[in-house]
Amino acid sequence: MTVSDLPTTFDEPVDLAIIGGTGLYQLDCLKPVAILPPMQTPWGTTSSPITIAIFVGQPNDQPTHSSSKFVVAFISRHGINHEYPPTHVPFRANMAAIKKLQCKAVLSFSAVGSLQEHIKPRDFVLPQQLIDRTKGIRNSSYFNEIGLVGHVGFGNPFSKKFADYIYQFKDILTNPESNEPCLMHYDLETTVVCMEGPQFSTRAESKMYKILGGDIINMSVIPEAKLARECELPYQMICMSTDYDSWRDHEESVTVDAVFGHLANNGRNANALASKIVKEMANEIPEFMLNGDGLKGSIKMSVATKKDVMSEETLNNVRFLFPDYW
Ligand SMILES: CSC[C@H]1O[C@H](OP(=O)(O)O)[C@H](O)[C@@H]1O
Ligand SMILES: Nc1ncnc2[nH]cnc12
Repeated sequence: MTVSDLPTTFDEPVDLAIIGGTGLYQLDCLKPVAILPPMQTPWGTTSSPITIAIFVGQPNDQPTHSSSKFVVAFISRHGINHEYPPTHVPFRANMAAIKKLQCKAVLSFSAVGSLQEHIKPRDFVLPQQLIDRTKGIRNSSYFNEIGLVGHVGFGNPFSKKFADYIYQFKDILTNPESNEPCLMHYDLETTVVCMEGPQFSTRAESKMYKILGGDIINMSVIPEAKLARECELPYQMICMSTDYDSWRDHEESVTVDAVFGHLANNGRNANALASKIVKEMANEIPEFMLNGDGLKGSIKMSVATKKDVMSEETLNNVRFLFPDYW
């Protein structure tokens, strides 16, 4: 069966959503069972078709009986041909589609620049904090309009339980072309800066982000992390370092060539890591996915607007995300 022969609908709940970023447009450990056309949502259409897949593993993996039931949805953040620049990614549509498919968590991949010497290109990072340096021109909320007001907690923007889960597989990363091992960096202070782009930072900005406490920088964690929180979904980004941004005075500042130079190795490691994660989840769904990581019910409490004054359209929109709350 070719990909084009696959069904275009899928009616069962999905377990995990994976968002692929720059250089990561598919995962080899997953066998597609359906390709949903770009999904229309009240917030526009998703950036890519959604591949519904089951775990098949990599050549050395032993399939387990239960693995066949673990279902993953894969979305390509910038589109399958990288059409959407960071500012124009339909982030709200992407996350709404993930919610509609009843995913229990979101695993997101991103290519990032490093703001710290010890985070080398090809290292992976699990940030736990972020600094928003986007310009307020992205739609970053489902609950920010006249007639629908909500304020969600965002003090801890990532899922620590999810990061702990991923970190157990840190030794899977390899760097065959070099003697330098690829490391996975993770602690509670590790901070990603999100800039607007599409141009990279100036040297002065890059140095400022270091002073502010940034460890890595990208253009996509905002509003993705905010929207996952508004959908009550545990969210963790796996950041894959590609360059030293522009703060090293005696080095060339970041260029897209530098970024692309490391994408192949990062893509291989992303595949190996995702394969481990999905295989382990398929054997036993982790507790944070079953219990919602403390987020269940948070949105009902966070929306201040009374149901009686919500318009029909607003009610339809919020019910797209939360059919049971209003
Ligand atoms: C091509 S380098 C800049 C680009 O790479 C990252 O994309 P993603 O997060 O989707 O992997 C970064 O956020 C920028 O959008
Ligand atoms: N230096 C950088 N700045 C912003 N986004 C990036 N993605 C990869 N490298 C980056």
